[in-house]
Amino acid sequence: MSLYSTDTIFALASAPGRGGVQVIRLSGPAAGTALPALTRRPLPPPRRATLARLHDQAGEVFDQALVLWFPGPDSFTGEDVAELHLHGGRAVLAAASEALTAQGLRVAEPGEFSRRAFEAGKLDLTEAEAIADLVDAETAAQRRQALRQMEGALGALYEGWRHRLVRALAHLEADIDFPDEDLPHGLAPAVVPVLTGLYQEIGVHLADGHRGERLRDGFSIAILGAPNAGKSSLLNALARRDAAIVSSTAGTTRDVIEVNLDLGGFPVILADTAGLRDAADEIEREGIRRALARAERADLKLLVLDCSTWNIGDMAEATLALADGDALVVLNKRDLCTYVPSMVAGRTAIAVSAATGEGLADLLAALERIVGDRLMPGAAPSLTRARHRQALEDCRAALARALRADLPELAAEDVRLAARALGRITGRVDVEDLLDVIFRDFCIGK
Ligand SMILES: Nc1nc2c(ncn2[C@@H]2O[C@H](COP(=O)(O)OP(=O)(O)OP(=O)(O)O)[C@@H](O)[C@H]2O)c(=O)[nH]1
Ligand SMILES: [K+]
Ligand SMILES: [Mg+2]
Repeated sequence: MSLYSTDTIFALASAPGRGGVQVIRLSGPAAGTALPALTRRPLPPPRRATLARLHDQAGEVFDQALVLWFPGPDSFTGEDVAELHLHGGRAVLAAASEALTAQGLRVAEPGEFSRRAFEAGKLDLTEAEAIADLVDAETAAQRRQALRQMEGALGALYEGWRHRLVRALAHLEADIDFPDEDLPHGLAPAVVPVLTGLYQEIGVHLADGHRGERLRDGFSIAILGAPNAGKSSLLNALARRDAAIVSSTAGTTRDVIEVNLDLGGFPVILADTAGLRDAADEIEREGIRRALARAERADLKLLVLDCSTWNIGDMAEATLALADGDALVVLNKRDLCTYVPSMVAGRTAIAVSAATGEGLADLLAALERIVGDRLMPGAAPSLTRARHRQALEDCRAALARALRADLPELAAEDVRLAARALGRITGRVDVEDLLDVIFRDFCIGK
């Protein structure tokens, strides 16, 4: 049972502020009386936009609006739902809100509409999470991933796996109840390939380089290098705005400065950091500590060298010491150098000038290629949250235990745990404790 099922809730479904049209959504048993009370007319035909004058408690008309009526269970929440498409001004919204409150409706909690939809079985949890992701999507690739998940691709994958486990469990239980004395102890032969197959499939799904999670959260790139290499200048040039202070004083940047970029539809968080050197100043040393910490957790390091000093040992040393598989060398200040090498420390170097813009298109193209390779969704839907990853790891651990078990009773218990771990992702089993956490991150009106 829903905690709220007797309440009728309402909320602004559109963004707050002034606008041409604002939508207020109502859901719950009183929606079907609240709407006629506002319009002073019978309910309109279901799912048909109808123009109506809206009245407050005192009978004063406060707006002329489009109203829609979605009787349950064929509505978003499964309950009776109504929508008011109002003129989007503060006074109109305030009047509507007062009129609804006066009728005993209450303002919805964040995510409460989606939670009701989940509790009515209209959505599984992955679909509900995808609604939040779709609303938050800032790039095309994020939007596509969210839509695919919202349409049920991810939930269907996990439910398919869970059904296979439930069937295997039925086999195991039949064996326990009606043992075949001729068979050796251990798992029924029909069950082993199902468990090993799933163990492997889930392993492949998990080893996706965190594609879906990165696509959702943004791919993180850290700009690193010696003081005055032009890191902040490069950040500003790539972001096309003055996000970071640039000056000829070495040690200008201390805090990590982030900008969001859309690289070919993929979301990137680009971070400028303090120049790396043996600093005497305490604040600068803290800045360098933060730079190195950011380097550690970045998905890609952009190692920026000044093209006139790239081969002077201690200028480049600290920077190149950070080079690993995930690093790209950039030689900046191309405009000041007559010669720029194409390789540095065995890596291809991209020559740019943050000042003139030369080479930035090449750098952006290289970044787009790297980010695209790392985030491009595969044929199967990607898992998008640490929550999914944890449950899949639990499932896999339980499968491994089941395969090692030497009594069918023990194997059955682990298969049951494995199926339950999958069920937690879609919300098919005991998830009450999870719901608050998941729906809390939604905004009001969803
Ligand atoms: N000619 C030329 N000057 C540049 C270029 N990029 C940066 N500069 C100059 O180099 C100096 C240092 O630039 P910043 O962007 O502050 O360098 P930084 O690496 O962020 O320096 P710190 O924050 O101190 O570590 C400034 O005077 C910039 O104007 C470039 O491509 N060409
Ligand atoms: K500087
Ligand atoms: Mg700087």
